[in-house]
Amino acid sequence: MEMKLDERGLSPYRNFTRAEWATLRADTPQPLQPDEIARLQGLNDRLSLSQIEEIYLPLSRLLSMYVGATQKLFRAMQRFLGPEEGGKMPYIIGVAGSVAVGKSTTSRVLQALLGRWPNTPKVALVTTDGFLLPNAVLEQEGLMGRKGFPESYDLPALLHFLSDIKAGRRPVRAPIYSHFNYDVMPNESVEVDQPDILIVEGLNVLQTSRPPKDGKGIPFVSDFFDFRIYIDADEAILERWYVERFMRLRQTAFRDPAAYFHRYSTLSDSEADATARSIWHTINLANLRENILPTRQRADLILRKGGDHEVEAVALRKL
Ligand SMILES: Nc1ncnc2c1ncn2[C@@H]1O[C@H](COP(=O)(O)OP(=O)(O)O)[C@@H](O)[C@H]1O
Ligand SMILES: CC(C)(COP(=O)(O)O)[C@@H](O)C(=O)NCCC(=O)O
Repeated sequence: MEMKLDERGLSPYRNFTRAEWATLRADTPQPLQPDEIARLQGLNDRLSLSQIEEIYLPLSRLLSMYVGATQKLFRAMQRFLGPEEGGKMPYIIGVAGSVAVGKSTTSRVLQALLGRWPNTPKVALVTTDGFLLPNAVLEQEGLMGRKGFPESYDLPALLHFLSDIKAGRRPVRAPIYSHFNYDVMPNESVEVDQPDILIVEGLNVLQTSRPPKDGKGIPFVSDFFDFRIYIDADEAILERWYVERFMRLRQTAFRDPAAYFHRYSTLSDSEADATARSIWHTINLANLRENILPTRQRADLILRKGGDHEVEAVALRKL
């Protein structure tokens, strides 16, 4: 994993092999039952118990310590400002990385593990696809082939949402995206009601905003984050995972005539493979190279995955 800033080793990261990282679990117990692990798995069943124990338990221990320290600081500030300053400020964790790298799987594992710590029982999860512009707008603006690119999101709505959460407002609602409909759901939303931790997962969460037209600075999404995670894997591996997931969806969800991509279920295997690779190359790989990978160095923690989805190395930003 090459994360060094320069040849003199002035890297902002401390690098760990999987084995080194695993020892940092200390005596954290494994709190999940096998049926809970099964429920956490995404579309396939490859999430291993060793990955949970060696990668995610140490990470949940670290995050629990960080959250505890932040909660103490917040209480100190409340004491300083006086009794009127009530409210609760959720700790926000951003999870970034390519399409198909495993953001939603990782986020769900973290959600389950972090919810077991006494100081953070309530952990909410929001994905940024809910903040994509509706297909009708994307079509009008010629952006249907740019889904996931910065211009395909309603960035002000996402910033507004995060600002409401950080201000301790309750409840706050986030829009929902449906992969089945390939569109945002106009009349549906998810309620986020003052969680202890909010995990925000998406391609774009570490991106810096486009330069403001009026010269006034607008915040970055990640300004609202207390901790930033980037999940990393080589392009060829990501392409394989994307194609595998596409082929599985074709056998399952896309079979439903109501699915936006129902037509893919009627393609031959080789036609479907070619279609998946074409979408990967023209949209998701282009987006990875242009807009996602360049944000990796803004992460506090980088999880580097190998071809079998196992995290092989971890890099932690030194404070
Ligand atoms: N840790 C993991 N172990 C095994 N399979 C995984 C793991 N993480 C993701 N996957 C699989 O890889 C694919 C992409 O994962 P997903 O979490 O949906 O990615 P993303 O949210 O980044 O698009 C899915 O098919 C999922 O089941
Ligand atoms: C919906 C996505 C943009 C991911 O959005 P995110 O939750 O990361 O904001 C992506 O999964 C997607 O659909 N990309 C468009 C190309 C494709 O169909 O794969």
